[in-house]
Amino acid sequence: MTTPTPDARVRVRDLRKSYTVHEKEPGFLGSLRSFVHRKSRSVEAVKGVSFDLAPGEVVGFLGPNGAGKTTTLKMLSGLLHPSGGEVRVAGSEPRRRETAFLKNITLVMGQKQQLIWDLPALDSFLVNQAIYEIPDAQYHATMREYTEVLGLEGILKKQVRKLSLGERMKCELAAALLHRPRVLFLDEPTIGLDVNMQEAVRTFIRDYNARYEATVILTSHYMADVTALARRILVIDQGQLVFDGDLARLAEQGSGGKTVRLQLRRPVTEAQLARYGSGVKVDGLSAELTVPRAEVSVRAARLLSDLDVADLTVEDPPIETVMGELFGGKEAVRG
Ligand SMILES: Nc1ncnc2c1ncn2[C@@H]1O[C@H](COP(=O)(O)OP(=O)(O)OP(=O)(O)O)[C@@H](O)[C@H]1O
Repeated sequence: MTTPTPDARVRVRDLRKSYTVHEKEPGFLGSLRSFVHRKSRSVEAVKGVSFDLAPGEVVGFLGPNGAGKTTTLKMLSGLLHPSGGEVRVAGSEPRRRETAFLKNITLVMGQKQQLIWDLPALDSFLVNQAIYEIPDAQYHATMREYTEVLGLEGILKKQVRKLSLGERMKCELAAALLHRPRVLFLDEPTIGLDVNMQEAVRTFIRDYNARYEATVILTSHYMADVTALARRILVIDQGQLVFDGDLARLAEQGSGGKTVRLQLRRPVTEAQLARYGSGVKVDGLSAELTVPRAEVSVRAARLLSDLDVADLTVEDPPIETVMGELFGGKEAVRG
């Protein structure tokens, strides 16, 4: 049972969504057969999800492919009607798509573009200014701010189709946040971007969150996005929430133990280190290995007394390792 947060900006209770999928056998005969006997089945994509998000909270929404992340975000932004349950976002019911609600939210899907392809991004911005009824003074102030933070100078007047993926994504973000929404649904906002551009997008989201106390739900296959932005993590698997808590606590759920990193003064072999733990990697005078959680202090003490160690650190395993463990063989997240 989720305890209600009195000032929740996003409130989700027992949210459900089933899709009806029509099935057809392959080939012409298959088409003919399905024309006469239409076979369909129901896919339960989201099966009773509940959580509250406070103003200014940033959560990472993780799960393997097909877990129900996009379906949930689409219901929260009012693009899909839930099959059951309750959703309130900034005091509105998303499915009604009321103006007050639309002015409070934004949905950014890294795989879909919202800018008009054949026109310069600036034209799409003006369209958004009109749609969201943004006063001129606020529009110009926001444009100045975003142009500087995102480095949009010189690209706003280029046809969108001629922009690089990174340039386009920066414009997409600026357009999606032009009306200064208080709730951001970000579905893979950094997908396909190079490392520098991913970092630029992260910094922008972090600053926006701090400046406007925006609530952010973020899905990403890049763990660096999640670890840089979110302290709280929601994990969904097969349509159900299987974890809601601290990023640090999620790391502790991994059964694999802790990662011990060593800086050595004299070289050691992998075979020598294998006596102290598993997953040994040696690279010159640096080494790392995994030791069982309960044994960390004993094994660290042994390493320090047996070897010529210059530095030793103990860390939780990378979050992608934990997700891999949580989801077994299923593809969960890429690092
Ligand atoms: N329009 C649709 N019609 C039928 N089934 C759908 C539809 N959209 C999604 N599904 C199914 O619902 C389930 C959840 O899909 P969803 O896209 O929400 O997952 P996801 O967690 O966002 O996955 P990914 O990480 O791969 O984007 C999947 O089994 C998917 O096949």
